[in-house]
Amino acid sequence: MNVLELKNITKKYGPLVAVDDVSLDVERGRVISLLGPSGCGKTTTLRIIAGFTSNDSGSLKIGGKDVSRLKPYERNVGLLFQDYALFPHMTVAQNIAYGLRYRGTQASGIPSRVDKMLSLVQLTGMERRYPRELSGGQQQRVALARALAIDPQIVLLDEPLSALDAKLRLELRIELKEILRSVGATTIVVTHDQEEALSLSDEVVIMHAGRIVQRGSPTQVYDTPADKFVAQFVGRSNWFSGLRRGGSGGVSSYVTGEGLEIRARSTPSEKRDSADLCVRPENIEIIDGAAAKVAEGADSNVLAGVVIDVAPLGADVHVVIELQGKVRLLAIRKNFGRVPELVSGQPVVALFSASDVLVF
Ligand SMILES: Nc1ncnc2c1ncn2[C@@H]1O[C@H](COP(=O)(O)OP(=O)(O)OP(=O)(O)O)[C@@H](O)[C@H]1O
Repeated sequence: MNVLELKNITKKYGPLVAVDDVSLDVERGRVISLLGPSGCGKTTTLRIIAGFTSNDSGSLKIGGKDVSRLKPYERNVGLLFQDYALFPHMTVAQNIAYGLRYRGTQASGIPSRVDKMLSLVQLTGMERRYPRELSGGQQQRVALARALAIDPQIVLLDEPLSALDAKLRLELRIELKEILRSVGATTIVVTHDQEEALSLSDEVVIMHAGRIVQRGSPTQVYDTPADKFVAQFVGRSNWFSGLRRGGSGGVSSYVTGEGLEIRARSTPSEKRDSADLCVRPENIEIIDGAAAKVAEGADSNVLAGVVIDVAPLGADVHVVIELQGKVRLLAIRKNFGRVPELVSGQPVVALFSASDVLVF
């Protein structure tokens, strides 16, 4: 059953179309992220669902009921919004109980519900503290407890972890995921952080200029992006522009303006002579040029180059190589600790399969 149904939602600010004909159904218990560049309409969509912003057209149902005319507090929605901070003059317990009181929950039932929420976010014993007596991570957990306390039909999270430092953010991300799964909360998350969106969610909705351009599992949007925009936006990528020169056995051959030949297995949906070609950095293998005896099969790309930069980033090593003195490629290899280190100026060969080249 769909807990949330958006149909043809549009919101304009003067001539600007902030949300453009967005339709979105969300099943019970799913965690969905809205992802896209700044200004693409993510927050406006979330605010329309919450009831803070009214839509110009389209319909909005929560739990099968049209809620367009209901106030935010009448919508049975749990909110963790940036501009909806904890109440500083209330204790942790009072903050968590706030929504329950507001909704007329029987007073006798409130303490046990608050205890349950405190235990869920692992803050038992802190009920009498004030927000200023808590760390940033603890404050976010109280805010989550407050959002979940009312047993909402849908939970809306706006940049839930953005105020935290990188390490805490990662820890709390895992905790947040576990909590949302354990209570089976149907959730919509807006975040700028791609990794956060991809790791938290069952599905990702990619928005561009007010519209939904792709919806799919994190793996789908990364491995089979619907268009060039999604391919460029999600993850890192290297790009070539080429003219099709023929091909055989399901492999097309393209020649770039720099004279590089790139082979690709997939073909653009419309038959065109020119195409944009994308290869992900982790699919590029780098081999020491001096030692390279690479057999160039019809199914592979073997391109000679020179290392320009090597950045060891802990688990991964980012290597930039230059091909033909013009085109730069980023390759990401795992740091296994035993591969010989690459150095700037070293001649190398970049190797990637034709089936790893996306064609647009
Ligand atoms: N109250 C408002 N008045 C006028 N324009 C607005 C208003 N709110 C949002 N907009 C505009 O609508 C567009 C979508 O904004 P929105 O905040 O939804 O984008 P976003 O994808 O959440 O961006 P960000 O990632 O930067 O938060 C933007 O161009 C923004 O400037």
